Amino acid sequence: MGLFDRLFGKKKQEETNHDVPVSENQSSEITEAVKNEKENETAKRPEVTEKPVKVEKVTDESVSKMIDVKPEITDEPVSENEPIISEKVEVEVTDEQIVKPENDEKLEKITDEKVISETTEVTEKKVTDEDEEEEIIIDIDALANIFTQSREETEKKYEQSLTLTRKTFSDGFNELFANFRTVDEEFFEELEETLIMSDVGVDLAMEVTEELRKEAKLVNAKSTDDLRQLIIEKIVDKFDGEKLPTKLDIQSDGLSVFLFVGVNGVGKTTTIGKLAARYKNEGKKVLLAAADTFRAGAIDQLVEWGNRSGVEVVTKPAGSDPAAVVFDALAKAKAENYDILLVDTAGRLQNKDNLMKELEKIGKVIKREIPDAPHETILALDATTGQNAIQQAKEFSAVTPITGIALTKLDGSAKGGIVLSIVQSLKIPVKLIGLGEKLNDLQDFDEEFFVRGLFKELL
Ligand SMILES: Nc1nc2c(ncn2[C@@H]2O[C@H](COP(=O)(O)OP(=O)(O)OP(=O)(O)O)[C@@H](O)[C@H]2O)c(=O)[nH]1
Repeated sequence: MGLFDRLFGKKKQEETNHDVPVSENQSSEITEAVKNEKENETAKRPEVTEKPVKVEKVTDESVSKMIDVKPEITDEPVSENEPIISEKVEVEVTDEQIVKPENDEKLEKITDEKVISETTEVTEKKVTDEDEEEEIIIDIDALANIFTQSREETEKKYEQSLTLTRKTFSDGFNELFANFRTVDEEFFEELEETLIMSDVGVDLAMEVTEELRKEAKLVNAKSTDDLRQLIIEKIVDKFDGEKLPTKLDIQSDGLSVFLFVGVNGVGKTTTIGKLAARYKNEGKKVLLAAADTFRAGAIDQLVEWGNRSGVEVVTKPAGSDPAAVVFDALAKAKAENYDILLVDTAGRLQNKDNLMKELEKIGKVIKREIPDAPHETILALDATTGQNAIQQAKEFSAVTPITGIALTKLDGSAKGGIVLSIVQSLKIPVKLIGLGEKLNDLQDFDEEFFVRGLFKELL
């Protein structure tokens, strides 16, 4: 059973007589006729032709622009609203390079032996006695409570966060159906436009419209209402049809290394911080690597997240070689049997070549230590930027293979339709979504919750 039927199949029948002015008979006639047509005339099956897509030419200049998408991001660490851990948390980031959450039974006590070796420079930096005196108290119970969430609560969160995107779809479709009653070419042109405006992507919009054109002819559909359900059904089933893996590739045995890439301000560091807290709460030993050495503020911000989540962060001063930070982090992770290493990288190098070189170097360092790592290369994208995010995904995919997307700020976006576009046209799975700034607002991507949250008002 397809995703659409699983989610809306029953509802489709129940509501036919109420909300949806679609004739049940006509609707099933359409489906039946299409089925027959497909069975009987496979050879003549309407082919979905590849349409030329308007893709902007990508130049180094455009990468630089991309890289500067949000230069206004400040060095401010994290929102004050963050209700994280507890008031007992006392944090001071010193010049020393490792931040050690201490005095919680479940956390590791830091000793002088726990040192990060400088790779090439070989200047060992020890945690001083002074550091050991600093009290960083993580309220593990509070952390656990934050992550205890039922499926109903999660679905509600999706629903709330998709309010603006849902409105984009509802407004667009309602206007379309109000303006067009008969199925003619003008309706299809407008439908394509509506889908594009809903950020589902040009490819998907064209495919859906083209298929509907053929099917409408086939069943001799007269009223646009006859096609209403079919449109959503097509979008959902195409999305579902990709069958991309949405779960993060955590190794059952040994260290899992996740590399995070993305332009500044999209929510990379926040995503890493939230994920670290989640894994920590699951009892995993988590290490962060601040390989975004481009800006001191970025390092501090990751350190701050490390404090909040009670996990250690490997850093070097701003301007250091990011690959050296990764090397240190890997050495530490292996020597001390960590389960998860999350690596923050910079996405704002001057041009694509530099970005590629840096990521290549980091990749080499990782592979030398763990040949099958990184197990994930996650691209963080800001959902509020709509098609710009798609462009960024194309750019980064050209630089390094992306295994998953972390789509942030979906809660404040009216352009959540880009999830469909990312999956359908880029064939990259969305694995994480950000539904707010709080620690537990990072969710694994659940396509059922997402699709229901998007279309429930339209069916
Ligand atoms: N509403 C909302 N805000 C978010 C979400 N994720 C991140 N943010 C906010 O987005 C802002 C930027 O996030 P960062 O994590 O600093 O972004 P970054 O990509 O690491 O940026 P640099 O450190 O400059 O590279 C912060 O104010 C976050 O609180 C989300 O899912 N929803």
